[in-house]
Amino acid sequence: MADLASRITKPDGSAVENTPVVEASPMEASSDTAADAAVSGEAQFDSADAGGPGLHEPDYDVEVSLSALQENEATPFHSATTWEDLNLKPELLKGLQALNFLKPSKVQGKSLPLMLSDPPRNMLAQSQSGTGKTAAFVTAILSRVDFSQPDKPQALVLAPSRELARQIEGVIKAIGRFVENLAIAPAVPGALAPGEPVRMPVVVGTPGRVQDIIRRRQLDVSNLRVLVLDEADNMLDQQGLGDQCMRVRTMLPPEIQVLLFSATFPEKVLNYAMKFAPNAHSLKLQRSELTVKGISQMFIDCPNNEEKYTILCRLYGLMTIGQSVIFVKTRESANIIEQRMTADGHKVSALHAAFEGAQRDELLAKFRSGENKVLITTNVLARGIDVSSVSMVINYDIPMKGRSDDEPDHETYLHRIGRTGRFGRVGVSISFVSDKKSYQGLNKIATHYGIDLVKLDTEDWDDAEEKVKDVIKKNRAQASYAPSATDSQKQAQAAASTS
Ligand SMILES: Nc1ncnc2c1ncn2[C@@H]1O[C@H](COP(=O)(O)OP(=O)(O)OP(=O)(O)O)[C@@H](O)[C@H]1O
Repeated sequence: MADLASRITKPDGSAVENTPVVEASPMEASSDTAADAAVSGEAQFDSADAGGPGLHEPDYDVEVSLSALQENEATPFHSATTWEDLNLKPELLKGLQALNFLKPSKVQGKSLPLMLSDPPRNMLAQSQSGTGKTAAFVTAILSRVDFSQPDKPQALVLAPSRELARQIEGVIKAIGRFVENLAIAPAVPGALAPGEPVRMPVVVGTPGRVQDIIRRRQLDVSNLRVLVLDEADNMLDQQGLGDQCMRVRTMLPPEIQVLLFSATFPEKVLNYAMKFAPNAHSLKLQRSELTVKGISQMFIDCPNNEEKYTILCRLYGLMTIGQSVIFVKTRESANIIEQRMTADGHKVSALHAAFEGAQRDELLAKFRSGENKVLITTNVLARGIDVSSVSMVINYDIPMKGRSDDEPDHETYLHRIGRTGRFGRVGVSISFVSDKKSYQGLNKIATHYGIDLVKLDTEDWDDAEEKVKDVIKKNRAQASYAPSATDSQKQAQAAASTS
């Protein structure tokens, strides 16, 4: 096995020394996993690569960077086509313009013509985190639905968490704001009146709740023509939400167009995905293309568990320059860290699947608005959540999977760090290792993706702080180049608070 040190470089490119590790600490308890979600019936999900196109240059020019990225064919933000080339309805073009989406990204430019071709064909689309997959499938849905029949449900989107479903609802409202008769049913626990028929043209929800409303005949599926699975690899993973999604699928018209989207499609899910969406057009990425260039991936070697907490608190000042997400393994540790940090005078909040729905909506709304800057969470928020001012992600616990949590969870690592570095922005991820298991886990993840992790030396705290601050400041400076993101976040927030 390759050694972590072989994957670790200093920012100047030189190698760093390997560091000693201590023995594994005892396992922790209840995590928010897809399996939890399936059992409860409620979806709970919840390199220092300086090679980016100018993103890491000291004299970084924020104003030109997004358009420069979109000009550069090598980036996922470039598209050979314009929105106008895609033959979209005028009201959708207006919606995209209003969001200041000047040009399609690569996944948008490539997937839309395929999704809109006639006769409709299934699609599997993979693209890095934060590259605009949501707008791609939302634009396809809004193109396909016949809004002159507004009381017939025609499109169904499934997402693994209530937060992601609400966010997608917000994006549909934002892109579709000029569409007459636009209405969306949020099929998440607590959002729909019990027993009341769902008569909106678009339905967005979590698989458990959607299965429920179909079984209770609240949702008439006979006119559904498009089914989207966001985070499809997670949704089709048979150890998690796969069963629920398959049950929903069997209740839908057999000829429905199926669209599968994710940043990751591991081999073991891919075959199953192709059966779920037969004869699909497919846009795939190589493993080496999966990491987002703008995210500086770092790690800290913590002597033990208690030091992890001390180091976390030392990072608090940096966390609050922008916004930060701290990922931990279990709900219990999220609660404990929140309580300890609060007692130590830091303003943080915890969000996980043990909270009740309305409280989850409120906590995320406060984070989106910037009222809360530091969020401690579990894998429930690892996927899809889009808050462009998140400049730092901390993997307090390295994501693991397998029967006894002994294998690193490569996909979850990628999705977690992808909460920063949205649509060409820069961001930092810092992973904590504190024992043999976490050290080896991170090592395997780095090898898997070919990541050059930068080690932050806590012996020289000023230097470590400078390295992180450098990136975060750039993220803050980029706020001006993604006004659209702010808009769609406000929409998402509005969606969550109105229904
Ligand atoms: N064409 C565009 N021009 C400018 N901004 C865009 C464009 N398309 C999407 N965005 C913005 O990019 C951000 C990321 O988009 P989105 O959430 O769809 O990414 P994603 O690929 O679904 O990410 P993830 O894999 O994390 O789910 C959003 O804030 C969105 O508003």
